[in-house]
Amino acid sequence: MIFSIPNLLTPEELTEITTTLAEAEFVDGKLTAGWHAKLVKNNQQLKQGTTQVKKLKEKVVSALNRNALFQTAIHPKAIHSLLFSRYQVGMSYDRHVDNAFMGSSTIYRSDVSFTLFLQSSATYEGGELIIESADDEKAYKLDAGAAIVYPSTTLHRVEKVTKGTRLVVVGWVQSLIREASEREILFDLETARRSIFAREGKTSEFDLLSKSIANLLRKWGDI
Ligand SMILES: O=C(O)CCC(=O)C(=O)O
Ligand SMILES: [Fe+2]
Repeated sequence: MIFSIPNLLTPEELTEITTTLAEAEFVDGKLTAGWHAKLVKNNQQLKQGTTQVKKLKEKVVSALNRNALFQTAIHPKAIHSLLFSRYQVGMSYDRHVDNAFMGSSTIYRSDVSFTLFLQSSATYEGGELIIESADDEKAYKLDAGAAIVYPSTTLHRVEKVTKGTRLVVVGWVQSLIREASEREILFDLETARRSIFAREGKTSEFDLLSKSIANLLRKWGDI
């Protein structure tokens, strides 16, 4: 399931992050790419390791943690490996799949990828995130503060920026439910359960759906 989250960040958070980034030091994006992604990754990313960067990452993680859609659809176990990426004119990230395992002292699995857009789409040209499916591909370029969330299993790319600057946060999630198809079933059941509850309260159908959801979480949960 691919979905977008409009207004993941508040306007104040967005301003705070972009103001900090305007002054910050960026380095070559190849530093964090796997050996084959290095061949196609041509962008810049915020230098890691400072307390300032840690604070920025915490802001993004807490925005994801308070977002009901993200929580219900993804069941995050760990939100990890966040990068602040910048693409200037001529930069792109060609077709690749994300590494399955990330991190050094702690190893995380990437089940879900996300891109949080920090720049209004009107301020730059190109820079669409293209996600491939079996017989099609789709382009995503969202408003500032919005995020696109997609399975890490896909081939995807970022088109060359031809004008202006593309600024995004990318990150990955290890989910408590590792299969995308199982996450989708749970999301649909949860949506149905909530709408039954809103309409009719705690009926016996609601109880049966609650039982099924809890038992599927036990069955599929990877804790
Ligand atoms: O910038 C994006 O939208 C995605 C970048 C990407 O694919 C990656 O960092 O692995
Ligand atoms: Fe990627």
